[in-house]
Amino acid sequence: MPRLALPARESGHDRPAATIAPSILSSDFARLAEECKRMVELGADWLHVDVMDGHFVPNLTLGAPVVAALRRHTPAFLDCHLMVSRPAQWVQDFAKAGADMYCFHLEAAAAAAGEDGKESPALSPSEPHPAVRDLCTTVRQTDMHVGLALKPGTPVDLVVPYVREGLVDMVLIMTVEPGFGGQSYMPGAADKAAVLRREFPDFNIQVDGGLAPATIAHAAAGGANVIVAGSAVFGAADPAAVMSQLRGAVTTAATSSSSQQ
Ligand SMILES: O=C(CO)[C@H](O)[C@H](O)COP(=O)(O)O
Ligand SMILES: [Fe+2]
Repeated sequence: MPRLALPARESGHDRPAATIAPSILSSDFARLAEECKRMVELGADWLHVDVMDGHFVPNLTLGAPVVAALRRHTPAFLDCHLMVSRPAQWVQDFAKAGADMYCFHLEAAAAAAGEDGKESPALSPSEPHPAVRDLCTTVRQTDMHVGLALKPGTPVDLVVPYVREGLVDMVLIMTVEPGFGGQSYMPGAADKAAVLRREFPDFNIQVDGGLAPATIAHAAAGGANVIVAGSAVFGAADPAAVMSQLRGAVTTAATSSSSQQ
């Protein structure tokens, strides 16, 4: 049973509540606990933790020991984004560390299933891949929520079977190529949120990469409700104002779109 609940849909809105998740990738790693506490005090709902293994993406960041250390300093929702080639390998470590969301990449989970010459079917829009389904089930058996992430080039219809079958709690639509903070927002990738939002009004849809006051209106119009922002928040003179702008754009889009239905 997860420690903290996910945002739910409010009356008069077309999606679950706006949730702002600063990415600690852009924080001062030498002062991580302090930076996390500061963000929560300034209005962050979740803390987004980017885990990179130097293989699935060309960058190396942190792992479960850092999440465990952070957990001792904050009760905040730790939203872990696993950019790793073997997501099945780290589930128990992150659960023990106190992660709240284990969001792994669909592409990585399917590719890992085909390693060492094993039979692995192609990803399909009509039914879950057996290895990805098993991984979702394994994560569900821990205290963590299950998230499924998509790179910009992965078609959105490939995640639909997992949402339809209730295997996942959130989909993360990457709006930059995973690997680095501070990149430019890809509107074409964000358009995938609208496809999911039409079919799943109560579902949590996260966007990650290049989100800022200048790009949030587009992502919010598409139906995203969980907003990751690293450089725009940590690099701001007034991070609270930026988080409030991001939240306001999602809430406005959620209200206006529901009033048009
Ligand atoms: O997953 C990520 C990169 O792979 C980060 O969460 C993302 O890039 C956030 O940083 P920014 O808001 O600066 O783009
Ligand atoms: Fe991320």
